[in-house]
Amino acid sequence: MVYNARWGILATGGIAQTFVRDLLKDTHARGTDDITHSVTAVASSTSSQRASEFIDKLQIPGNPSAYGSYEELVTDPNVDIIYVATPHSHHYQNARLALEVGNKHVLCEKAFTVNAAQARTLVDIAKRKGLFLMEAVWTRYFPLSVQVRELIRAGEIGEVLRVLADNSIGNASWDASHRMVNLDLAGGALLDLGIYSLTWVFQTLYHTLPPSQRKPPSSITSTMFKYPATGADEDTTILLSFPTTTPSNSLSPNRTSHAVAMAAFAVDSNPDGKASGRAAIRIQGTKGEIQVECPAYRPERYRVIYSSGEEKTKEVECPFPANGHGMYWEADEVARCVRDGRLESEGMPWEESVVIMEVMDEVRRQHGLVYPEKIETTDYPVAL
Ligand SMILES: NC(=O)C1=CN([C@@H]2O[C@H](COP(=O)(O)OP(=O)(O)OC[C@H]3O[C@@H](n4cnc5c(N)ncnc54)[C@H](OP(=O)(O)O)[C@@H]3O)[C@@H](O)[C@H]2O)C=CC1
Ligand SMILES: O=C1OC[C@@H](O)[C@H](O)[C@H]1O
Repeated sequence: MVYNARWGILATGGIAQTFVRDLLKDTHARGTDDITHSVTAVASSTSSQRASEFIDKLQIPGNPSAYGSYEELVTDPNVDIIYVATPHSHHYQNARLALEVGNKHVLCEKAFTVNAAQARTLVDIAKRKGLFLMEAVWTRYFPLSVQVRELIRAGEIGEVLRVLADNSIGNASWDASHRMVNLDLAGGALLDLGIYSLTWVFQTLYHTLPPSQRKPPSSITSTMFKYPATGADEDTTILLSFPTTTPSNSLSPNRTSHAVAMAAFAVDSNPDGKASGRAAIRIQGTKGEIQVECPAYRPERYRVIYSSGEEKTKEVECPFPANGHGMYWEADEVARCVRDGRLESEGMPWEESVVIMEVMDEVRRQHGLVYPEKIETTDYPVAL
């Protein structure tokens, strides 16, 4: 039987539009036959008129409800899953509203929360209430990411000893009030862009291990430059050590694998915008290397280069069906989890979201980067 997931969209900004466009794509175009999606309600904190305009602009079928408050959305009985698409600062309060007041399943945009304490609190609530909760790290659900993880697990490039991951966008001319650099909205490169670099580090050096063998990084060091107008981080580079991915074959029992996760506004991973050939991610093993092309958040191609020189380099293209953005794969995963009564997704487990938030907490601690108390707090409800 086909399961229809009924979504409520919380906020009407840029990514909410992109997500809904993907939800409305024909599922069959990507080979999804067991799931359909419908948008049954949209809410804007600005006005119900803004929600109506969003519905009209995207031509959402089925006459969805348009609300002028998030409270009305989360208590709508025709909604199963809330998609939280507000700035980072608001994720904790908004996701908690959906879980606690609305008893709704939640897909919450990245970065999951502002800090690990908030992430742990949300997880505890979801667990206690038997509700699904996931950080919307869409890139993990691309067929490309699934293939790369499988190649690593299968030992295709041997023991992975080093990962270099860069997600830098070449735009540092934000107005001080913009969510990208505004401390009141938990702006900055680390939470906005660095989450993708860390995603690549974690999905290659951590997630590829069986859950019982996953260990948080044994060391975290970092450098940071702050955006002069606001003090948010503009350029952050993190150096991490992990236990090796295949300990049984390890070159030496105490060996560590190293990773560099970079995120910057002012420089660009791909300065002339020509993706082909430009590696955003380099996953280096004892038998070869996997290079994933720019941009780190939405790569379309990767290659496997073998050290022996005997095997020819494999070039792999992973297009986005139906001219989509690629957010539909995570939406399908959420729908399947909800249908099957699973509270978390194997691809982005709660524990891993929390460990990654802990890394970001540590990086911020190293550079005294603190957001306003009202958005760092685990108190609820707090008016933002
Ligand atoms: N997965 C991905 O590829 C991407 C994810 N993102 C993530 O999505 C989230 C939103 O980003 P984006 O859509 O670009 O942001 P926008 O600024 O375009 O939209 C954010 C929306 O949040 C709502 N909002 C509520 N309170 C506030 C407030 N105080 N200030 C600003 N907006 C507020 C508004 O909607 P309303 O008035 O309707 O309530 C606003 O339109 C972020 O967490 C970001 O990291 C962003 C881009 C890409
Ligand atoms: O999630 C994102 O991916 C694309 C980036 O351009 C954007 O800033 C970020 O929020």
